[in-house]
Amino acid sequence: MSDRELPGIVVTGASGRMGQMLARLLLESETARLVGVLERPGHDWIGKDIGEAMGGTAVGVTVSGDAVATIAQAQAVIDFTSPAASVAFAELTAQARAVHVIGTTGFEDADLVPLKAAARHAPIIRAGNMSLGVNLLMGLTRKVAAALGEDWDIEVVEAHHRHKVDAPSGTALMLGEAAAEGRGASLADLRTPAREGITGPRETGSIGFSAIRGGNVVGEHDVIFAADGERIVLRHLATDRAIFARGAIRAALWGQDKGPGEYDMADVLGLG
Ligand SMILES: NC(=O)c1ccc[n+]([C@@H]2O[C@H](COP(=O)([O-])OP(=O)(O)OC[C@H]3O[C@@H](n4cnc5c(N)ncnc54)[C@H](O)[C@@H]3O)[C@@H](O)[C@H]2O)c1
Ligand SMILES: O=C(O)C1=N[C@H](C(=O)O)CCC1
Repeated sequence: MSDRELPGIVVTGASGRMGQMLARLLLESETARLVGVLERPGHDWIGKDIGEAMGGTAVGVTVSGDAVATIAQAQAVIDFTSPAASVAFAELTAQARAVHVIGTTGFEDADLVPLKAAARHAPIIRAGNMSLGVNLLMGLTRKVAAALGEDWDIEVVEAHHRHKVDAPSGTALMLGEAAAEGRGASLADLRTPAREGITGPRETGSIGFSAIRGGNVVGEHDVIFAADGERIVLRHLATDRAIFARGAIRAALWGQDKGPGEYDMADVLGLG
């Protein structure tokens, strides 16, 4: 396949931690090509070559603030930005009939309505964690939760870098949802609100969350099953953001022959 025939990918949030990782991997990729990079209007990278903006040599792809024109060239958009930006990109990506891979976390329920509407026109693949390890851990969490009774308390503990703006993390919520499914319920019914002050004793059968923020931690998640006298801890440690970026690129390629609809990484990885 010549370079011109490889699926063309647009990366949003080009100057961000994930945006830069994605741009670097796509510039080296033999299965996809970087055709555009977006930043928010007014950002000082706009108009610069992405290679030079990242501190290297020019690569011939200019950072743009024009989402409509840039997304029009894409077969897929990989998007790790903010909930508001991802909702706006979903509409534009659907208009271009391109695959939208959304790694952004922190969505409110109301944000999911326009995403569902966009997915009627083109595929949207969304996951709070695009790594193989976490998506496998979800299956394990579901199984362990199903095997243990309510006398085993479930807590999800996560740690991330000091810049992260949402809590609990998207991954923690995915793992909590998997645990709830194992118990034949939905997380909305079992989730304990953040604890502070005189909380009273733990409610039987509930699922709790704790978030640590500090330093440059890439992402750590423990699912703790605690009973009287024993504890099981399922743990995932991310030490390199490339695991998320590789998962997102894999999703963008997987989505090329898929019809409109909402998908997740379990679909991409065949874990469903
Ligand atoms: N699903 C996963 O596997 C996974 C992995 C890592 C991070 N994340 C999530 O991805 C998101 C981004 O994380 P990050 O660490 O890269 O954050 P970051 O703050 O480093 O980067 C976000 C970038 O998006 C840009 N942006 C914001 N609005 C924009 C707009 N309208 N148009 C274009 N660009 C815009 C910002 O300027 C910034 O450069 C977060 O929600 C995070 O939780 C998900
Ligand atoms: O760095 C982040 O932000 C991460 N966000 C995702 C989450 O919220 O779970 C995935 C891990 C890294």
